[in-house]
Amino acid sequence: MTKVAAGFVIFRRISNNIEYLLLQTSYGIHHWTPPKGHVDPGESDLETAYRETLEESGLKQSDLKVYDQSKKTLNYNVNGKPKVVHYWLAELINNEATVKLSHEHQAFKWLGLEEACEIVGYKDMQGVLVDFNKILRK
Ligand SMILES: Nc1ncnc2c1ncn2[C@@H]1O[C@H](COP(=O)(O)OP(=O)(O)OP(=O)(O)OP(=O)(O)OC[C@H]2O[C@@H](n3cnc4c(N)ncnc43)[C@H](O)[C@@H]2O)[C@@H](O)[C@H]1O
Repeated sequence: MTKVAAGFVIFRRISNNIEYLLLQTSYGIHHWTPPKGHVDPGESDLETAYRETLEESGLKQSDLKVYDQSKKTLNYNVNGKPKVVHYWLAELINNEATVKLSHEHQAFKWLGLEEACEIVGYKDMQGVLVDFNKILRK
């Protein structure tokens, strides 16, 4: 059965720069990912994205402005099983908000596009970052 997850690619504006939030897992190969997680039964993808973002980064719905029309979907295999991940672009609009990690992550970084692409590693995730960045440059 396909696993479905959802999350937000969160960015902040610092002066004229755009920085993306990435979290490093405290397990496995310690990969870097935007906040996201598995969709629970009865939950919409968007509800999952808000819940997982709060759990994993401490950032609340009211801290974010979500780009409703920006949804991008990744498809890859984990341990031989298909996984689908939905992402929306979201801006951190509360300058006072701070990132608070859960036990699932050991570090976080706010990075420009180039560094963000480097650290996420996977080509399809890099494509999502590049596409979202284009929306912001329009
Ligand atoms: N190895 C591990 N050891 C112990 N506990 C573990 C574990 N993996 C998961 N868990 C547990 O699962 C929980 C996470 O659950 P959730 O929080 O619900 O799920 P998730 O964000 O989707 O996490 P996950 O890290 O599994 O997903 P990703 O697809 O990024 O990553 C899943 C795999 O896919 C790879 N991957 C990520 N993006 C990819 C892409 N674009 N293409 C191909 N592979 C990719 C990653 O490198 C990773 O290997 C954690 O609390 C932890 O307890």
